[in-house]
Amino acid sequence: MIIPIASDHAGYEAKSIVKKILDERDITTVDYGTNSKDSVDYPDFASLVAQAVNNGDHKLGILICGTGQGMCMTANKFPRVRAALAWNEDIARLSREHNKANILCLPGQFMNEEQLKSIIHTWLESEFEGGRHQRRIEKIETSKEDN
Ligand SMILES: O=C(CO)[C@H](O)[C@H](O)[C@H](O)COP(=O)(O)O
Repeated sequence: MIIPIASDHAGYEAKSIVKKILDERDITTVDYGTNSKDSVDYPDFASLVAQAVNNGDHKLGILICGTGQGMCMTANKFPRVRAALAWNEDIARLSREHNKANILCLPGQFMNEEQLKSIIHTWLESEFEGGRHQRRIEKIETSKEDN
């Protein structure tokens, strides 16, 4: 399996840990940056992973910024992306089981290695339950603003 990942400056350190965690699971990462702690704009990096998932190049992706929020907001602009911000195992599990999340967004500044590991393992091992949740995720795609 190959997983594209990206972070901004605030998620840079956590990204290195995430790469190690994925490597230990024999998962190859495609690292879209950023490559240092120099200040950058998170949408520039979120878009690269979101695009790769949106166009079907990759099934799953991982994005990290300080809070995870900006990465998640940007990724969810892409129509076939369901990005979920997860800060504990239950949220991570439910984002797969109920929401079929295809991008995991992590708050790098608020996670230690153990937390990152447990969230990532849980997210990767959880499966979409389908059923009533299938109907709901279809409605996400067709939802639009009333004109
Ligand atoms: O969490 C973030 C966006 O959701 C970013 O990673 C930044 O930490 C946050 O926007 C703060 O930006 P700063 O330039 O590092 O102060």
